Amino acid sequence: MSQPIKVAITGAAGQIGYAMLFRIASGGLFGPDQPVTLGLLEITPALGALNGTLMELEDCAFPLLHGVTATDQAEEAFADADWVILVGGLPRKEGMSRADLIRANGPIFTGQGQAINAVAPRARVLVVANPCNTNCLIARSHAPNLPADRWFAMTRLDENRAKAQLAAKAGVNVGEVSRMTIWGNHSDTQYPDYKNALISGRPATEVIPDHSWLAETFIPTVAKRGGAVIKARGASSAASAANAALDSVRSASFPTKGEDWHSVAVVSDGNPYGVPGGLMYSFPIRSIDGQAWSIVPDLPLDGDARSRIDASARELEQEREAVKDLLGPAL
Ligand SMILES: NC(=O)C1=CN([C@@H]2O[C@H](COP(=O)(O)OP(=O)(O)OC[C@H]3O[C@@H](n4cnc5c(N)ncnc54)[C@H](O)[C@@H]3O)[C@@H](O)[C@H]2O)C=CC1
Ligand SMILES: O=C([O-])CC(=O)C(=O)O
Repeated sequence: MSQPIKVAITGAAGQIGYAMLFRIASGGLFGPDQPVTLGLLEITPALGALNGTLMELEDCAFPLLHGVTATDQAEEAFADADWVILVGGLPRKEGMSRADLIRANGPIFTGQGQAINAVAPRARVLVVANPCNTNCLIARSHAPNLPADRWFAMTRLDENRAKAQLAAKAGVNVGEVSRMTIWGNHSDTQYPDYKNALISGRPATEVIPDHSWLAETFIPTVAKRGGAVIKARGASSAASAANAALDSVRSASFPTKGEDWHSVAVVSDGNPYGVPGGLMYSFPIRSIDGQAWSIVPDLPLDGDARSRIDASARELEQEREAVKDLLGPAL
């Protein structure tokens, strides 16, 4: 059996944490032959609730779970982690935008970025807590020891939502939808790019001839789905967010199969789509060998796509401006 992979998770007593831990510990992330250890971080008042979750993890008797640390000290939770999943932070309530969380959640990521920098030299980091692109930017800016290609912010839930909507409209299984790009910010300005998506190997725009549905219903349905879930359940998406976090880590950890790609926000260097350098921006990504990745180049983008892509970049520049006092030296 191979060495355990260590996954550190913040906000572990929260609703996404609860939906995620048991799947990771049972082998649902890295497969049935790969042991894992968990480093769980919570704020001090939530340690009691986290202890209850630990009791339940123990009671599951997962053979692949080779150790758990639960703590309110970031350096202890993150020590030697292979993956750090930053979930801890406030969720939004009905009527708020994700950017409204920026001043409440942003400061969390200064100290957590520093802790990763100090104790987790080989870590890759996925930020889930909102606004996730800009929280990731903050954490990265405090971690000069970690290369830029180790930082990810989660837009996979948007990708999965987009695939589900296209599959339902086309009347096919969701597994038939591929090449689904979410461009930009995990916010209402994201661009779910149906024009480059495939359904059963054919352009989605051929399989779904109702182009006004694609432009006028599909895009806002995907972009506003998080808000719709909050309205319906009175709390933000949890199981689907945990599922998307696992999908994101898995896609980064194994080579991409065939001609497909996945969506995740990575650091832009300006190429190949002219998105301003330094922003955490969601692109079509292919994993090369389970470590390195590349942005899929040369996708055709018409004028409408281009203006949506630029608008989301402008929003991320505004978010960066709103947290400039929180940014560290590593950008
Ligand atoms: N990127 C995405 O697609 C999605 C992002 N989210 C975001 O994920 C975050 C978590 O959501 P939920 O689990 O539903 O919230 P929750 O409120 O159920 O849990 C959050 C947990 O984080 C903990 N926490 C707060 N500050 C912390 C800190 N400094 N260090 C460690 N833990 C800390 C809290 O004690 C709480 O247990 C929210 O910001 C939410 O908006 C939610 C769904 C999808
Ligand atoms: O909408 C929210 O606030 C939670 C979230 O990010 C999502 O469900 O996509």
